[in-house]
Amino acid sequence: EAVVSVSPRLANVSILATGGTIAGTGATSTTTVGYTAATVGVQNLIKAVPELAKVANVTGEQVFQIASENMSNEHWLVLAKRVNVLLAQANVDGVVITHGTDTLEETAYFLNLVVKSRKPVVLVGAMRPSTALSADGPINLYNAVLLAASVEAAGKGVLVAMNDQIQAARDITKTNTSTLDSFRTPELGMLGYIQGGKPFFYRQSSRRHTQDTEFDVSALASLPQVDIVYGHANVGPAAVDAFVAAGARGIIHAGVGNGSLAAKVKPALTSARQKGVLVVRASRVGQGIVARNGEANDDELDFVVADTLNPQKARILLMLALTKTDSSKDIQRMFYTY
Ligand SMILES: NC(=O)CC[C@H](N)C(=O)O
Repeated sequence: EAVVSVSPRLANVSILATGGTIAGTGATSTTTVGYTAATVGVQNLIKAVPELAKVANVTGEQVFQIASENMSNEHWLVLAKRVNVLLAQANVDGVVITHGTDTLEETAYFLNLVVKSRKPVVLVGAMRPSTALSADGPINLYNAVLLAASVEAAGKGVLVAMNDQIQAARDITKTNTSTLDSFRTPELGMLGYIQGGKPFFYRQSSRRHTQDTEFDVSALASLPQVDIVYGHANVGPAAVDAFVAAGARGIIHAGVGNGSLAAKVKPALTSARQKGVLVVRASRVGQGIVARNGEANDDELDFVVADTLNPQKARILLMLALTKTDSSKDIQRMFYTY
């Protein structure tokens, strides 16, 4: 009979696999573009890193097997509910989620708002497929597991472990289509490093997260429709009008500069708001606060500003906000809280 030896000193970490390049395979070892994402199963991801057994007792679960450009609100609800169930168990100390990098920051921020636990939740991906020379998936997975197994990571909100760095779900963004250092927090700074098998933290977000939010997805089967309108020279009202006609309950305006509204777009957004659609002014710039009553009179228009959230994260907060309230005042409070 096989004797399974499990060290009692090691933390129990559940790895939830969702696909992405970390589970991708290419035709040759030099294939770093044009590979197929989401082909390797979670047990093989774990087998590829035997060193995991030294830092945690890991178990794997294949939740989805998708490229993350196909991540949907429904996937998020399934994932969040599973994470909450696992973290409520006394025999689970932390969760690692393997994920495609394209929308990793969005899933991370969604979970940051709806996971009800202080236990570590760490998202991880890879920029190179598992078959590539110097694939980054194995070391990233190792770092993510040791981070999720650490006491230091508890209570810090949902974290991302990529490229030997620890970053916060709210503030991290993918900044490069293909390089290994793509994940960055340019304006507010990363939280720390993982080195020599240990996490080193230097800062943390002051914004509320996880068990300290007012959001609860346990009874939700869907989320309100919120769409993003992109700002640019020569922009017209067609996108705003189309989203309103398609039933949007909220629109994120990814405006130029400090969230500026083009003269041709402003009437469309004003009329959307009059029809009850929540309008949030964000910026396509990627860094900085969108000033309330700056480039537009938000008080008069009854608009909300996104603070420093990028448009794709503003969409997530607005969807969750709309599950609680229709009040623009209350929603503005949430944008300054989370
Ligand atoms: N590096 C990646 O993970 C990108 C692969 C794929 N587009 C995804 O996001 O899942």
